[in-house]
Amino acid sequence: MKAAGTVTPVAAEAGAAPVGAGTSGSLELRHITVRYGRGRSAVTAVDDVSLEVPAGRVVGLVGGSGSGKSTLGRAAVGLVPITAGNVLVDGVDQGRRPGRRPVQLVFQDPFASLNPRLSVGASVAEAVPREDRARRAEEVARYLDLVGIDPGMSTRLPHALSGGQRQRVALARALAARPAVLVADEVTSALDVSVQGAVLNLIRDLQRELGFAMLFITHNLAVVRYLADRIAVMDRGVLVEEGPAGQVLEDPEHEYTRALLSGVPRIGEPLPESAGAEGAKTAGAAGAASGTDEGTETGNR
Ligand SMILES: Nc1ncnc2c1ncn2[C@@H]1O[C@H](COP(=O)(O)OP(=O)(O)OP(=O)(O)O)[C@@H](O)[C@H]1O
Repeated sequence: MKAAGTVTPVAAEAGAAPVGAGTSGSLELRHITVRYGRGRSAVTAVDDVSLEVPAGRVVGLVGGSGSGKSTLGRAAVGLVPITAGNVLVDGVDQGRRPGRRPVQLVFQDPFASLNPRLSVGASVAEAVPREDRARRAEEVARYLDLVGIDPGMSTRLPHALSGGQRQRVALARALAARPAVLVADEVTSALDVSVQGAVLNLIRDLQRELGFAMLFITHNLAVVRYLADRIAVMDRGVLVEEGPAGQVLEDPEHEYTRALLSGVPRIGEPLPESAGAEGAKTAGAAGAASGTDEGTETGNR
């Protein structure tokens, strides 16, 4: 049995290229604006946001519901057209049109990342870069193993897995593409509280082991406290604050950040559900999950 969140040192296996080799990169979002719709019904979801995720670092992106976090993440990945601004990966401009980028997104709902008709193994295999296709089966097994899924489960369809297992497979698929940067959008929100901590631990351990840069989107401040080196705060499409995690959490500059942290809603404006007590619960779950046996959830160890 393997402890939850333990990263198998597959990189050290004889003859195998290190998993994640060449995956560390930086993401720079420059003056990004994203508008949905046209004319009077147009919504400016992201308004002139500049944000950097340095190589090997985790930036937590927080903010209330509708503040534009997901839109910014999707813009980074190339899933929504950018109205203005530039996305740079390792200094290379990715252009404004949607399309494939060296940035992978893991969604809140793992079903959104996985084709329901494709087996787990086929889903991961699809993401393996062309140059590694000859060793595809081996790559699939390595990445599944890395996220704590028995490669023997690779013939199963997503619906035959638990929510936590599906999210692990979605993560394996994202990592198998060897992205320079990973964007994780509310990856634990759809999971049962009992497995949220284990998945967070896994993500944290993988990030430390493989060193990829990550934009971690969440409305849960306790989660960013646990994972992020830096924290960026969005309110109504605008980036209101960005800085080292400790500083933003302990000594926030912006009134909105202070409101998020205190859990006190501003007049006429609801706060994200988990800024207060629920956030602390999740942090507890994350902490409690370290080193615990996750065999029941993964069903394979
Ligand atoms: N496809 C879309 N078409 C039109 N408007 C959209 C679309 N997606 C998002 N929006 C709007 O853009 C704004 C930002 O939404 P977005 O989902 O990016 O925020 P969020 O901070 O991720 O919110 P949540 O935490 O609730 O997911 C909201 O006003 C939302 O209604």
